[in-house]
Amino acid sequence: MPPAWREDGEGPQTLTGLLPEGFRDRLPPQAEAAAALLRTLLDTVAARGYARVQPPLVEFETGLSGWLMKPASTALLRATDPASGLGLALRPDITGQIARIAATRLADAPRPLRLAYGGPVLRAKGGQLNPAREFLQAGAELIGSDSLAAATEILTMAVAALAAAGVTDISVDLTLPELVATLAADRWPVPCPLADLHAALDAKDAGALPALGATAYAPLLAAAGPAAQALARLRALDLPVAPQLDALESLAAALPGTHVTIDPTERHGFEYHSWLGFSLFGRGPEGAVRGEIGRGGSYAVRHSNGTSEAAVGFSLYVDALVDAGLGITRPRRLFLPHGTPSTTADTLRAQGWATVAALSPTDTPQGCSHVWNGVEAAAL
Ligand SMILES: N[C@@H](Cc1c[nH]c[nH+]1)C(=O)O
Repeated sequence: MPPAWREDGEGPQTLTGLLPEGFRDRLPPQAEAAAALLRTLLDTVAARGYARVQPPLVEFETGLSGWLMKPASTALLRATDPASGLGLALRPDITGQIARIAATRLADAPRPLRLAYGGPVLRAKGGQLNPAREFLQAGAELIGSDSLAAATEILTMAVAALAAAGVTDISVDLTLPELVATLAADRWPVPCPLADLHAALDAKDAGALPALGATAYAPLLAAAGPAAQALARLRALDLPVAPQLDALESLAAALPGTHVTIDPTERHGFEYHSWLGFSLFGRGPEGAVRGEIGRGGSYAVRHSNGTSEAAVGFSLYVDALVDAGLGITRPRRLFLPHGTPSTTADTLRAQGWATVAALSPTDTPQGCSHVWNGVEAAAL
């Protein structure tokens, strides 16, 4: 490897292996696990008619969230385009880009439009629990409807994709991202700014509600829990969202074998979502997947003619699955001793073997599961 040279020609730079905080290399076998899991998740959605699109990693900021009816709040990692001098942003989420595609290049495509995607997203800041700033996102968006049928298709597909990836003990937390704003606008007006009420509820801080003049909201915090119990408590409050509660009940019923909870005021990560939001959790071979594996819900796509279009979708976070030990397979690699004819190697690869050819007579079969003995593949 040639050394890296300083631009002033003074000699090699000091090289370190350091990466910026929140970024990492994936090595074998985790890098292969990530690729395999992405394939499995996208195969599940492809099997249900979702066609893959591939938006760019970088675009103008407006293209990243301007096509969603409500703004997303994620801090953006930015760059300047040396070619044009214009400001660029790295995508923090692919859903906004799908909204752009649906509203522009595929505006005339028949609805409902079913699109799938997989690729990295980047954030300016890591989270408190997880400092990572780069994530591999895989997802699906159904554009043209946010009906119960559409939401059921999306949510059951997300759960099926996780099951196909080997996730066990899958659980779903359902939320109504617009509930608090709906109630504040009508049934339970508050003297404080809506943002303060949201902050108290997001922090599950019932103690802060009296000072905000918002004690009416305390039962919503207390209602959170397993779906049947939460629905009973919410229905007892006689809220003006009976159809949404019925929809949550149907969604829970569409997921037999999945633990479903309802947290009616949860809005964290659901800034652009409308009537429905959901978070997904589960376990891998190395224990519970840390934090959420994925998230989704309903939202609206903005069109340039001023109209909007309902949509529903989900994104899954492949790194969370890899970190929980999913997708790892023991490599089946066949060592070919020095001098093995290349035609033999071709035949073995055609039979499905990954081959590792010795470069010299002293090479050893490191990293291989089998050795070619001239007749057959012998297990190591
Ligand atoms: N992209 C959102 C989830 C989502 C997909 N579609 C709708 N919502 C997220 O990662 O939080």
